[in-house]
Amino acid sequence: MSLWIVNGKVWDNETKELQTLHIRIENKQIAELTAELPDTGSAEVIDAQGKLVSAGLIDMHVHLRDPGFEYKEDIETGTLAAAKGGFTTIACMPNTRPVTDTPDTVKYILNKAKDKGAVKVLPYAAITKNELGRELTDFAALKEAGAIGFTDDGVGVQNAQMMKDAMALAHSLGMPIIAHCEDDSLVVGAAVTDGKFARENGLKGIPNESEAIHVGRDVLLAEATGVHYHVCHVSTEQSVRLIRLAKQVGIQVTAEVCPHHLILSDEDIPSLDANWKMNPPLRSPRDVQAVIEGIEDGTIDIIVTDHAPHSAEEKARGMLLAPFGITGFETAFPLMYTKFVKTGKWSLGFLLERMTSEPARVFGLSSGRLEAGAPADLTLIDLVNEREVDPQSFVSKGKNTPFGGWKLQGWPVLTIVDGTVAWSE
Ligand SMILES: NC(=O)N[C@@H](CC(=O)O)C(=O)O
Ligand SMILES: [Zn+2]
Repeated sequence: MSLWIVNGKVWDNETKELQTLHIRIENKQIAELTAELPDTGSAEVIDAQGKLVSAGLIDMHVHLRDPGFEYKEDIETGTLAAAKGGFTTIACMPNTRPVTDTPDTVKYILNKAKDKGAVKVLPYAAITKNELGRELTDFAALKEAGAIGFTDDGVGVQNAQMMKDAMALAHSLGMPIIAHCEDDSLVVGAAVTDGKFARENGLKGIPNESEAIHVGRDVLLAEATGVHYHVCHVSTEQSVRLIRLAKQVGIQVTAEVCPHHLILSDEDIPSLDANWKMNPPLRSPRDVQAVIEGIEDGTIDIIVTDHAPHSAEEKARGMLLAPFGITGFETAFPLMYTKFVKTGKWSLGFLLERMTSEPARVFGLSSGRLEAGAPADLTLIDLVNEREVDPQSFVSKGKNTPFGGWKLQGWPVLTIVDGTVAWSE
């Protein structure tokens, strides 16, 4: 059974323009891209009507909350929200309950994603048992079960020797270490960054060094062990500086940044509303500028959402008591498109690369490219119509976003995974 997507606009990296192309999908793969309007015969046809057709978006940092916190999100709702946001592949974090630290839990996620998931799910496994930082998990068995990398995301690995041992072991298995960088001794009970908002509200702040000190430690450990070391949700100027330096001397480090850290600073926080609380926190305008420069010069490789759904009841506990995290799937592309492409700062191609081919390169995935032979994972995006963000209309169980009411362009309207429609308006 073949499927044609006709009249789509595809970004052409040679001419740096959109070009009308017709795409044939066969056996879950992209079979052909052609500028000539084809004779589609008996094939199924989707008319893109001039919408952007991109390789499916890839999100390498998400929380699906399944198993254990299904009241926040589950694999079914989370993957559908991802599909609605234009994502076709997502990598989920192991801070579940139980923590994803055994082959059984990895297999549970893979099986449920296969049965009920709208998009491709790649599970990470924990570095340490229960993410407690005391004892390494069984990396070889977790890899065998299907884990794609190791991380204690949600918390930093506090002990340097533990991290070094983890890196050496991961390296021996050809696996990456993905690090949530946070030194607990420098944080102690703060909810927002150490800056203007904290001062004005008499709050304790999370200092930039609590993140950067782990980045600095870990690039040295990565150099010593040779592992592929990936830094999660970079938020500070100091981290960008350290990653830039590490790349300059040839250390195998990659990094990610979230839309909220590229768009919002602590000075934008309107009140003690916990929809503005996430970890790492919104930093100063100077840090925002530094992470933008970091992605522009290649220091930071990819954009991820850090989709972190929580219940309304949990977020209603207020800035100090609510859990950290905001939802990301259903706003990420429109936010990035409106703020960076519509304003002329970036080309559309630059943004698409950071959400498709670059994550594929960093993590060795076969998707992320619109070319014959690639998996038929595609996203159709309406670049014209403006819409307002309405959290209550999210497919995700998590409505916790600071972007409610924002008027944005660049809305995904149809998502295809392995040649099958995973989401359509
Ligand atoms: N980012 C967050 O604010 N929260 C994440 C944990 C994490 O990604 O560190 C969560 O699991 O809720
Ligand atoms: Zn994290």
